[in-house]
Amino acid sequence: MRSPVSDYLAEVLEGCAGDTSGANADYIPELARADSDRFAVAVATLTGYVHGAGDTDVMFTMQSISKPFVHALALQDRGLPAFLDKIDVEPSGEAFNELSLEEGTTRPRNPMINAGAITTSTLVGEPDSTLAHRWERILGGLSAFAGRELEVDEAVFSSELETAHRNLAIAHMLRGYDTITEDPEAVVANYTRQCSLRVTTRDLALMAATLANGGVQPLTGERVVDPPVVREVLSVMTTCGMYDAAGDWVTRVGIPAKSGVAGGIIGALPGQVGLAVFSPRLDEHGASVRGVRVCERLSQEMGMHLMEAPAPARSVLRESGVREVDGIGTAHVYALQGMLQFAGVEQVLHDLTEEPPSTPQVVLDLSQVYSVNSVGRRMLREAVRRLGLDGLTVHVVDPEGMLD
Ligand SMILES: NC(=O)CC[C@H](N)C(=O)O
Repeated sequence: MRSPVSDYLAEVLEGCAGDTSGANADYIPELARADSDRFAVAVATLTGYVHGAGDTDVMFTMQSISKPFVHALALQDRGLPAFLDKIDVEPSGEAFNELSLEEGTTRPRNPMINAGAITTSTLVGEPDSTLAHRWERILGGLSAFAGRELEVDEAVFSSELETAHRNLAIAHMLRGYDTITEDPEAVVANYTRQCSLRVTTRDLALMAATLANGGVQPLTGERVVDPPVVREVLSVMTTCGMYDAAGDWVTRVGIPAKSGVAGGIIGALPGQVGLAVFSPRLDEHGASVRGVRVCERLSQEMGMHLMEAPAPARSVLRESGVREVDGIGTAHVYALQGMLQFAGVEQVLHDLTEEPPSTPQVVLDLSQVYSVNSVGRRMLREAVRRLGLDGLTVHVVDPEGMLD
């Protein structure tokens, strides 16, 4: 069978191809020269399979899509409190290249706007690392997210550095407030280098999938960053990733995302997929016009909006009743199923409180449970303990060690 997913993606591209509004970024001469008609979409699963349509293997530069990944590396290397000392996590509602700091402090408003991202690039590695080492860490870290060695597009890098007046102004402002302590020009060079890393739409989908997968690269199996780092990064992408269009994006698309001025956009849907689109013409917020359209369609048609919660799980209580159990005798059997989180386990605990087991022997059968989160586990353990205090004998059937 031919997978319908890639055919569907081709259909989405075709449907959005006609929109030729917007324009290539022109403040970076090399980007102005890029082929505006390129168009690609890729969806990477958490098992590492990439569905794609269009120019999925054409190279372009990451630009601001590098920001969430460098943010992740900085959090991994320094921890959240040290990071928050330097950079806030509030949406700025401003353009990405605004020369601004949070009112009354010396912190950039978030790590997705340039002021925050330039500062973030100085938080990668050890506090006393040289800028050269920081760059090695950025290159190695972003390559680990992609699952292959990335390279800098030297033409874009020098073109952008020659015209980086605004980013230099931002860096000098940051240096003036001691938010960064290194040479502002060298810091901007590192930041510009990270923006100039060459990727394909396919690479970006896999990088996004690494975030969707809790920090483990789906193809290489490497743990690139820890789950709490991913949670922080995806939260900031949700609120700040699309700059001054973030609110519009969250309501219409509802996928943690990041745009770049070369025309790429990534989206990471936790626990499901990583996606990426590429089309160089940009809207007034610096996001790809057709890229935004594709994301809107995917979100709507593939039910990917974060706030579109799955239908309430069927009861996690598969069976509750008294019967003969081998080796135990007459017992009240509670058989649970599926995925156990707060709401599901609460139902079971509620039943146990309202209608206590009708025999002194109780069997809690978890053999059909395939996952339990930490609150679900704690609640169930506590239930077992309390049933014991009530004088009941509880036999837990837990072949997969869900309660361990
Ligand atoms: N939004 C972007 O992609 C901006 C990135 C670009 N390198 C800049 O700093 O201006």
